[in-house]
Formats: sequence, structure tokens, C-alpha cells
Amino acid sequence: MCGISALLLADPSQAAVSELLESLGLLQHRGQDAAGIVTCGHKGRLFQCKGNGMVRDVFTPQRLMALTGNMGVAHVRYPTAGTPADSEAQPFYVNSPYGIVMGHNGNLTNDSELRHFLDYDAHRHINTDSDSELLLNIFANNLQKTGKFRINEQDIFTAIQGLFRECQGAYAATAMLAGFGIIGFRDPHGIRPLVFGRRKALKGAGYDYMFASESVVLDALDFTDIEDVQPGEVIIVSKYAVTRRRLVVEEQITPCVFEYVYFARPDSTIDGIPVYNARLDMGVKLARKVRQVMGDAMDIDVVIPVPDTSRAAALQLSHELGLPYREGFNKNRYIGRTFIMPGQEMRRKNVRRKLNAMPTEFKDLNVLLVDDSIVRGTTSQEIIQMARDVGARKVYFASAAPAIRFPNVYGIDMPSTTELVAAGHSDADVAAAIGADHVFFQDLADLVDSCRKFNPRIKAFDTSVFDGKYVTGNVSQEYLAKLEARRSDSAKQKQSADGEVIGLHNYQ
Ligand SMILES: O=P(O)(O)OC[C@H]1O[C@H](OP(=O)(O)OP(=O)(O)O)[C@H](O)[C@@H]1O
Ligand SMILES: NC(=O)CC[C@H](N)C(=O)O
Ligand SMILES: [Mg+2]
Repeated sequence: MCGISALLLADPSQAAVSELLESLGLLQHRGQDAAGIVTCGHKGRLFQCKGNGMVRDVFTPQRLMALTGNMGVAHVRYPTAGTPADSEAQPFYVNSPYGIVMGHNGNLTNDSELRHFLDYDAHRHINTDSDSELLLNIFANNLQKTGKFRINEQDIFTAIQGLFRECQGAYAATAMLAGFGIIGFRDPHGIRPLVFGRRKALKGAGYDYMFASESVVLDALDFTDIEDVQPGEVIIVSKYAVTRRRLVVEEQITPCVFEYVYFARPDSTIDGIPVYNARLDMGVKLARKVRQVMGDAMDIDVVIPVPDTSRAAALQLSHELGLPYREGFNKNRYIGRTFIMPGQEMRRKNVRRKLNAMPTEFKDLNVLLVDDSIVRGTTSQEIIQMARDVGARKVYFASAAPAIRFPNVYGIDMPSTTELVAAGHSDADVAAAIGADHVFFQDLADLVDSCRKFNPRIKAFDTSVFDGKYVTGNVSQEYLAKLEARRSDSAKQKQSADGEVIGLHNYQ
């Protein structure tokens, strides 16, 4: 679940880099492994800084000073394909044709075919294992076909129309053509989010334009007229004009429901659905489920959230049940999100370092812990033990999302069924595995309702991690087996032990 942005300032004498950097700070929760910015300055020259690490580590003041120009593209990475090598940090660049830069959020499900095509038919050198490098080269190959000295908007639409046909899976992308402008597009199913906005130029006439994964970026940077890029739509912002076209209109668009459960910041609105309000409503529906299951045997004394993401749902759940809400776990604000950390050992250790149980809130009480989701069970298992260690009597656990039983192939790193604590298991098995007295899962229909109620025009979501139905329709058992073999924790460990690491040679 990476974060992407792109910015074009009206005044050519202004530098885009500081706001691109801010955009990455606001999107850090979507990717903690790598970060990058590429800007375009005088004479169409491109300036790049990218590499592995958090935003605060990758960009030193000296590196930022070198990123000149009034437009650029930025990215924070949470890998779902390829390797963790520095060279797979984004944005990616290809010099021909015209000098193109691209940042990608999502995951391509036909990467093997694309790689073969680019090698055997298009004769393009792909240097890394990243699927995003493939997406960029498909775009470049389609643009190349125009054979023109200089291209126009129509050529870009034609190239992306081809890309929509050729690339399967999930992709929201921001791109930049050297000296020309910035581009945003979203796959026809609209699985990953992308928003677009403008503001009156801070200096001089005209407007500044920006794309970002989440609306919180545009809010914070004072952009107005914020709207979603539509699924299958391409928006091109050049020095002279904004040109947009919806090239593919699917019968049904299906945004990823997990954005609302976990990924997005609560103060973002995605596809007309305010994330915070959807989470509050998930709490209401989950409370009903708890009441329905427990009936008169309800013996919960207190509701406690597992910080951070579950807070909204837990608060509303406690209201609905008329139970006290207490912050029993204190969170170290300097430790990032654990679920998107690479490697199980690192994730497990960090839960303990990040969250600390306060004995006064647990001692001799029956507690209901609420989290947004249970994926590998790392957090819930640790946290339940911590609650017991400080004296909780009974520990119930409620999840605002249904049980996750299927891998994700659209940009969330859940590649392996064997790592999912609920895969192939009943709810009671999950309770036993995480050490809870009982576990309550949201019903899928309720989760969907919690989101749909804010935008009924969306009829369905990508809910594949809950029901195994992949909205792009082409995800075979073979592909899933390949994904597991390549990207499970054990496969990644093996690769890093024997694998070759492609570094970045222009990074200092
Ligand atoms: O079952 P698991 O594999 O542990 O995954 C689920 C947990 O991971 C996430 O928290 P995370 O710490 O990543 O982020 P948060 O601080 O935003 O809640 C999520 O909110 C759950 O707490
Ligand atoms: N989470 C994402 O969006 C990942 C983007 C891309 N597939 C990568 O691994 O870099
Ligand atoms: Mg959490």
C-alpha cells in the first residue's frame, strides 16, 4: 500500500520539492520501507533522490536542495512485489521516449507476462524485479509507438488506453514527462485511491495542481476542489492546460475495502466515503454483533482499543453497548505501523515495544479489546498476553473487519495463506490461537454497509481477503501459488540470504 503524489506549480521559479516532501510525511503510514522524489527543472532536467528508509532518513537537507524545479513526483514504498532492494525504491525513471518518471501504488497480477513481452517483443531492459518498473515501461513502449518528435495529450491517452488493456491488477499512478507536465491515472476497477486538486498559485497567476493517494495531503497543503480521479480516468496537467478523459468505464467499480478498515488515515475521504465516519459505523455494527452473540451473558466491564487504527471503531462500539471506553494501552508514538514492517520477528518485537498495558485499566476486569483487523494475529496474540499479565480476568477480542482468510494480490503484502491466522480455521480456532476467551468478527455485509452508506453509488468493493473473490477476475490458483512461493516470510528470508541485491549507484 504505497503512497504517491505529484505536484505542478504554476510559477516556474518556485520549487516543488518542499511540498512533495510534506506530502510524503503525510503518506508515511502507507509505506515505511523506501521513499523517493524526482523533480523536473530547467531545460527539462530531472533530479532524483530515493532509497530505502523512512522519509526523515532518506531526505537530508543537502539532498533536498539538489531537487530543483516546479514539478515532481513522489513515493513512499511498502513492497508487494520484487525485492526490498534500494533500486526498487520509487519513482522509477526511463529515458526513452521523452524522459518519463512514475510512482505506482498497487500490484500487477500479470507481471510475468508483461516481463516476457517487454523483453522478447518490446526489447526493453528491465533492471529490477519490481512490477512498477514494468508498468512504467509498458507506458513508455506505448508512447514510443507514436514515433513523434514531440507528443500531445491525445498520444498520452492512447498510450494509457493500451496500458489499461495490457496491465492487470491494481494501479493508481502518478507520472511526469520531462518538460511537459504531470499525469495521474487509476486502474479501471479503482482498487487503489488517487485524488486530484488545485489551488490558486501562491505567487503569480494561475493554479497549482496536485495528485495524492489521500485527500489529507491536499487538505493540509491548502488545495481546494479536491476530487477522486475516477477509475479508468487519466488526468494530464501540462504547463498550459488540464486535460482529462475517462478511458474505461467498468460496469462496477470496486475500491479496496481495506483502505477504510486500516490503510487510510481517518481524516481522508476516499471515493466520497469519509474514512473516520466509516470506522465509527463499523464500531456500531460490531457492537450489535457482540450483543447478539453474548445476549444476557454479557459480562464485559470495559472496552479498550488497540491503538492506533481501531480507536474510532472501539469508541463507537463502547457507546453503542453503554460500556466505559478506556485507553488501556499506551502507544510509543515514535514507532511506526507494525503490520507493514518486513519480517515476522520484527513485527512481533515491535508490538511489545510499541504498546504498553497500564495495570489499573485491566486488573480484575473482563475486558473487550477492539482492533480494526486480525491478519497474522501478531498484534492480538501479544496484546492479549499483555492484558493477562497485568491482571485482566477475561479477555474478549473484537475485530472491526471480518476474518481474513485469503491472500491479497492488489497492493497489500498478505501473499501467503499459511501466514493468515484465520485461513482455513473457524472463529473458535482463531480465539484459541490468539489466546482470547472469545473472538467477535464483523460480518462482511456489515462492513460493506458501513462504507456504502456514505456513497451508495458504489455497489461493491474489493473484499477478496475476506471472501477470496478477486475483482479483476483473472487470479488463478497458479498465480497464488507463485505469489506464496516468492513472497511468504520464509521465501523472503531465503532470498535475502542467497539473493543478489541491486543497489542504487547515484545515491549518496
Ligand atoms: O494481526 P496482525 O498481523 O498483527 O495485523 C493487524 C494489526 O496490524 C495493524 O496495526 P499497526 O500496528 O500496523 O498500525 P496502527 O498503529 O495504525 O494500528 C492493525 O491495525 C492491527 O492492529
Ligand atoms: N504497496 C504497493 O503499492 C507496492 C507497489 C509495488 N508493487 C512495489 O512493490 O513497489
Ligand atoms: Mg493496529
